[in-house]
Amino acid sequence: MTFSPSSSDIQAIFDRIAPVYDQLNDTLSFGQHRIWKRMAVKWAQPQLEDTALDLCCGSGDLAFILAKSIGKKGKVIGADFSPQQLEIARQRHQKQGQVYPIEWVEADALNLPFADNRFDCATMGYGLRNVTDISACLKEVYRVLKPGAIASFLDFHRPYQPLIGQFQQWYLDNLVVSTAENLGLKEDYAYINPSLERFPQGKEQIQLAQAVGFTEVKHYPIAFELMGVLVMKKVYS
Ligand SMILES: C/C(=C\Cc1cc(O)c2ccccc2c1O)CCC[C@H](C)CCC[C@H](C)CCCC(C)C
Ligand SMILES: C[S@@+](CC[C@H](N)C(=O)[O-])C[C@H]1O[C@@H](n2cnc3c(N)ncnc32)[C@H](O)[C@@H]1O
Repeated sequence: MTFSPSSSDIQAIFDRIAPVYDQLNDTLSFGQHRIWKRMAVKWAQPQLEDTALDLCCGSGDLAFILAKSIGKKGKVIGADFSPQQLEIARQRHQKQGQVYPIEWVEADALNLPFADNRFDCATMGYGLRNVTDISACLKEVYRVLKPGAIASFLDFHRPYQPLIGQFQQWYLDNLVVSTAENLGLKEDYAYINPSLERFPQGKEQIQLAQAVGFTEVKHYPIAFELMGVLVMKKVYS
């Protein structure tokens, strides 16, 4: 049976796990995911007073990192189609005193409610592997970026080295899923593995980005090649 969850299946997963998502990410990655996210934001090269988009923002981790780089005169939009994830993001923003201007928008990454050429930079953390149409998502991101803007997308992929791939599979099956099972979320976290099976590795991600118009595209494997950052520059309008 082929693995192809619908958009509403995926939205339901992230709605369900929203209350424990941040804590589980910290526990399951020993806090390392914060480093990986900071690397992804750095590669987007946010500047002071930029208008930035964090797509598939979830509970807002990358949006908060972006906001600190762009400052109080900039603007960050965090967009996600999970109402429960956005609720967590809003609560965190309130708890921080809403120091930085971040707007939380419920939106589908495959049909963004933003004008062409709007954003100076964009990030996406662990989102591209979860959308149902990667090319359509890349096309939308290309459309809303200004010429000269950079998008930086962080996600897992199947490592090229078989041993590291076996470690990733073991870690997901034995640590991630069993930890989630204790919280009644076994199926939701078990979804990660098959999502990796259908997700392209770096070389193909580059080709998909070039196919929608990005001309300067690089993919940087990180964390022992367990994941990577796809960095794309929109040169022409
Ligand atoms: C922030 C992280 C994962 C985000 C994430 C992405 C998804 O697609 C999900 C789908 C369904 C449920 C949850 C998620 C989800 O949380 C990375 C940290 C959490 C990871 C689940 C931990 C796994 C990390 C590597 C496989 C192994 C790292 C080992 C290293 C020694 C720390
Ligand atoms: C693994 S979470 C990542 C959250 C956050 N970027 C982070 O790094 O922690 C994936 C997010 O993508 C969102 N998502 C998946 N498909 C989407 C789509 N088509 N449109 C908008 N959001 C989507 C989910 O709701 C979820 O919040």
